[in-house]
Parts: sequence; structure tokens; C-alpha cells
Amino acid sequence: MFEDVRVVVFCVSLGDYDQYSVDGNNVLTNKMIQSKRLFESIVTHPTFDQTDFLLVLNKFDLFEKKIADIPLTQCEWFSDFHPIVSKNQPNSRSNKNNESTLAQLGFYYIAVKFKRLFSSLTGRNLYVGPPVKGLDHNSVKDALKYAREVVKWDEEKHSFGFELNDYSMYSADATSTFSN
Ligand SMILES: Nc1nc2c(ncn2[C@@H]2O[C@H](COP(=O)(O)OP(=O)(O)OP(=O)(O)O)[C@@H](O)[C@H]2O)c(=O)[nH]1
Repeated sequence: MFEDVRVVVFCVSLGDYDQYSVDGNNVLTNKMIQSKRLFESIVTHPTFDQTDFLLVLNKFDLFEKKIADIPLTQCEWFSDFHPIVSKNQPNSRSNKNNESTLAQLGFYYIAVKFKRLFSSLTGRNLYVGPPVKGLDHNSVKDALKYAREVVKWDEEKHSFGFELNDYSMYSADATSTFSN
């Protein structure tokens, strides 16, 4: 842990929502819930009380395949995920009609979950990058580029002395799509 960190990049595997492993107390726990607990402990650490956080949701390729067969509600934290998906392409990975796929809706829902959690714990805004496919070099590059933008916005905020709007491309503003 370093004290001069400008932005903390917190990485979560989207495929963890139906995975379980034994936690520190020897209890079999959902891996997304484990990530949530780690997230809670890190974002509330006094070292980071002025630090921006960027959430990177990884393994989107696996998530696209998995969510077609295994409902997101498998994870207790996501029990209120009831998306309205077009009958024409409920699980499609293509997006020909500009309609969101189930995986995109799931991604967005998880991003909002983390954003609300972060804001309830810190009173600040969590940045969320675009979905990442870790095996795709360009996808990782885009996530890192986004992290640099967050640092740049933070510098501008301080030099101009005003609060920037939430530039996060998956901001919590459009949360009406989902119930909380
Ligand atoms: N398909 C896919 N594989 C990925 C992606 N990102 C990383 N991996 C692969 O995932 C493997 C390691 O990642 P994890 O299994 O998450 O590593 P870990 O956190 O040590 O493992 P767990 O604690 O078991 O989750 C490597 O084989 C990576 O190549 C991704 O976005 N998509």
C-alpha cells in the first residue's frame, strides 16, 4: 500500500457471481460477495479518504456466455436484477438494433451496485470503466486510458477549483432502469 496513490483501480471478475470459495473464516462464500467485502474495507481505509477509485469489471467475455445460462440472481447481492430484454434477442451477444444485451444490462447493473455502495460509504463518486476482456489487449488498454483520464480530471479539479461532473460513462444517473 502506497500513500501517494492517485487512483486505486479495483478489479472484479464479472464471472464471480456464481462462484464460491472458502473465506478467512472457513465459510464457503460467494466470490462476488468476497469482492464486495474487500472493496468495502479498502474504500473506507483512512489512507484513501481523498483518493479516487476506478472500478474495472473484467472477464466480460465469460460473463456474456455465463449470464445466458446462469441468472445473475444466483448472487444474493443481485437478487433484484430483473431486466426487461427484447424478446428478439434476449441473450444475443450482437447488438444490431442498438438494444442492450443481457450481459450489457448485467454489467450496468453491477456497476451501479458498486457505485451506490461506494457513495454510501464515502459520499464520493466511483468511476467505472468500460467492460474489460482481459485477454484482449485493446480492451485492457482502454481501461488503463480511462484510469489516466480520472487522474487528469482530478488534477483539473484542483487547478480550477471546481467540481467536475461525473464523466463516468456508466454513471449512476440512469439508475431508473433498475430497482435498488
Ligand atoms: N476469458 C477470460 N480470461 C481471463 C480474463 N482476464 C484474465 N483471464 C484469465 O484468468 C486467469 C487468471 O485469473 P483468475 O482466475 O481471476 O486469477 P485468480 O484471481 O488468481 O484466481 P481466483 O482466485 O481463482 O479467481 C488467467 O488464465 C487469465 O488469462 C478475461 O477477461 N477473460
